[in-house]
Amino acid sequence: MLLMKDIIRDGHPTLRKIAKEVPLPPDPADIETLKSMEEFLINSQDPVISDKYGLRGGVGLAAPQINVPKRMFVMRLTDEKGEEYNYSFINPKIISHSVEKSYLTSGEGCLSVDRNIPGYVLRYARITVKGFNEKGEELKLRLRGLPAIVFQHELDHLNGVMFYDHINKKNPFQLNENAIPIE
Ligand SMILES: OCN(O)CCCc1ccccc1
Ligand code: NI
Repeated sequence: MLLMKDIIRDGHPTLRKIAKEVPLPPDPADIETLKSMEEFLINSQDPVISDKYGLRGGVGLAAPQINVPKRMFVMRLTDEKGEEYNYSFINPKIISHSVEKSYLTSGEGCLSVDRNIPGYVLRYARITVKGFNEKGEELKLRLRGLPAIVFQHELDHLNGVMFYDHINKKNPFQLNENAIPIE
């Protein structure tokens, strides 16, 4: 099972690389990797297991974070309406997006960043995304709210971008007028 020691931290070169497209259909090793990442998220959200193994809770995990520079990530969360977003994405893409932006009022964090970095991370409020799941089936989703934020945070990892790259250095809490706050 994946542990925190398997997650590379800020400063490791792989976090700044462009991850490579995954050949389809995915080979068994890639499917195995995705399954282990999904299991990590499940464990990290389990009060007993996360405590026993010292896992930081996560709603997403990208392959570069376990030093696998491949274009795949897993997200696992429930939104404010109780809607579940449990997806594994291979070769994910944003195919269209709103002009409007949104942000988490709590700011963002990252399993690969061991310090709090205050500030708002402005992201597209609504996105249409596509990718393939571990069976090689094409997925096309429209996301908004927290799922849209998490998708963009994970996609950034595939392009060597960290959440704090988006924070305004001079005024970390700067907003443009029509940004939508997400509590
Ligand atoms: O890359 C995922 N990981 O670092 C876990 C944190 C995920 C995450 C946290 C805040 C906002 C969006 C996504
Ligand atoms: Ni992250």
